Amino acid sequence: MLCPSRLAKLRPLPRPLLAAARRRRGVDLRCAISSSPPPPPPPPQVRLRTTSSSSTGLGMPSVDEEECGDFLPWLERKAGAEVSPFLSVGKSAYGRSLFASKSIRAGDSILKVPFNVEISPDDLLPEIRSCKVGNVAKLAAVVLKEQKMGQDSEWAPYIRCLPQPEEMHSTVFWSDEELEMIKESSVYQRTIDKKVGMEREFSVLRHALDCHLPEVSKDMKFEDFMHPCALVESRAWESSKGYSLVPFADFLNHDGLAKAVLLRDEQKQFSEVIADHNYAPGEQVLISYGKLSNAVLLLDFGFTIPHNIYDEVQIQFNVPLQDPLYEMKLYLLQRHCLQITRNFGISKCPADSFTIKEVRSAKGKGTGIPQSLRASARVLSCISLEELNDMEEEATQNDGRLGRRPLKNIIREIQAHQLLLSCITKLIDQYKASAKLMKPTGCPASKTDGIRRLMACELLAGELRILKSAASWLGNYTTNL
Ligand SMILES: C[S@@+](CC[C@H](N)C(=O)[O-])C[C@H]1O[C@@H](n2cnc3c(N)ncnc32)[C@H](O)[C@@H]1O
Repeated sequence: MLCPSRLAKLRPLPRPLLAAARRRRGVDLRCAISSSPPPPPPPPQVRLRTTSSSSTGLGMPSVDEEECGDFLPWLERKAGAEVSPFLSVGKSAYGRSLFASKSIRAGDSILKVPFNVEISPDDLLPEIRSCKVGNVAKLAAVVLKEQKMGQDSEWAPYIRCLPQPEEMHSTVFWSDEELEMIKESSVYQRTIDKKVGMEREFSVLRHALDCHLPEVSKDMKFEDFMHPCALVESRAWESSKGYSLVPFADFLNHDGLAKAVLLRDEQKQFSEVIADHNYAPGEQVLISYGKLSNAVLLLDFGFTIPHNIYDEVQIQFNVPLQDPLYEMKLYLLQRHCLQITRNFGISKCPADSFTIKEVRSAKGKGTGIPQSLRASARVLSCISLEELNDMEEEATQNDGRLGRRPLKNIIREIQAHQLLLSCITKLIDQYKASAKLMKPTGCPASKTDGIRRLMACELLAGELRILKSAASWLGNYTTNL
């Protein structure tokens, strides 16, 4: 889901729907941007995959006449105002996109979509709106209703332009075999959990639709519900109404390095985007959906970015059941609010997990490895009650936080970090084994197969990079102590 900045930002759900647009505060963003020189282009290693010169270069993209030719005039009629003098809808390798139809300068307001043309759960019957399902399911129910109405829907010109299920790659659409490719990543379990949640919401909603909108629920299968859910997750913004679809703005694709976001002005009742740099006619205009890792992008939006600087890995690190000090360690860790469970070892389950980010310098500080994880390792490395008591006493005498300082016993400090290192090394081996299995053995079976393989590779490569950076830092730390 996307988070707009109030003025608002695109998450497909933190856990992104598009994060809500930012609200305009005292400073006028346009002035702020236009008074400073345009930012430099992103460094090549983190640029988004470019597709064809027509999608990102100067060559004018073909206007998407087939399904969307009538869309913008229809939207402007409905809005009663011009939505954008600068942008046109076209196609790129990222699906539908917005392109500069003339020169754009940093600071230009490139689109303004009034709230009155947003689609929100307010468009549902109160009996369905009050259903005990989440905001995604509620908005999905609106989309489902409009899809069922076909040409009779007042939103038909918009609904027609939305991607079809076969064009979507969020992992909820992946087969079991495809999911196997990413079983090392937390995305695997999160996909399973998400599908279970969707199924639960489907049955609740279905019951309400059967009662109040039987023409919508007639012959409805779970797959019919997954599609609008995935649409909402990958293109709705947080709003005062829960989540809202912002037609036209939701054709903007993501660049993790872009500064432009969707802004929401609750007072003036419109969403707006302000260009963060100059665009030549024909260039694809991109915004940021947020600082999102490939795990989030894949789960919620169905794409990945090569070398995503926001990548991270979730790991679990628990007290082994066979540890003679199991109860005491568990007690201490829980008492000091460190994440810990009663299971052994590491897993990819997001519950009770630690998030590791890239450690940028093997020699510098280990930023990227959470202090809480190192603290847990220190507790786990203790081999006597006395050591544990000393650690707790030290915490009490200082800021109350357990295991946050290096252990006075250097051997034990090394052992603690070696313990962590051995867990991470084990994960690295598992990732490498998975990556080896995925080596392409020839032409992909289909376009979808090729796309998903590439996404799986980019996800695992990113997470492996993070794990390696952590291992390298831990190796250095233990060597240099
Ligand atoms: C908010 S919509 C953007 C419009 C969309 N391309 C369409 O066809 O309607 C988000 C979706 O666009 C695609 N997308 C956005 N940014 C992308 C990127 N950098 N790389 C690949 N796909 C991207 C993904 O399919 C994502 O779920």
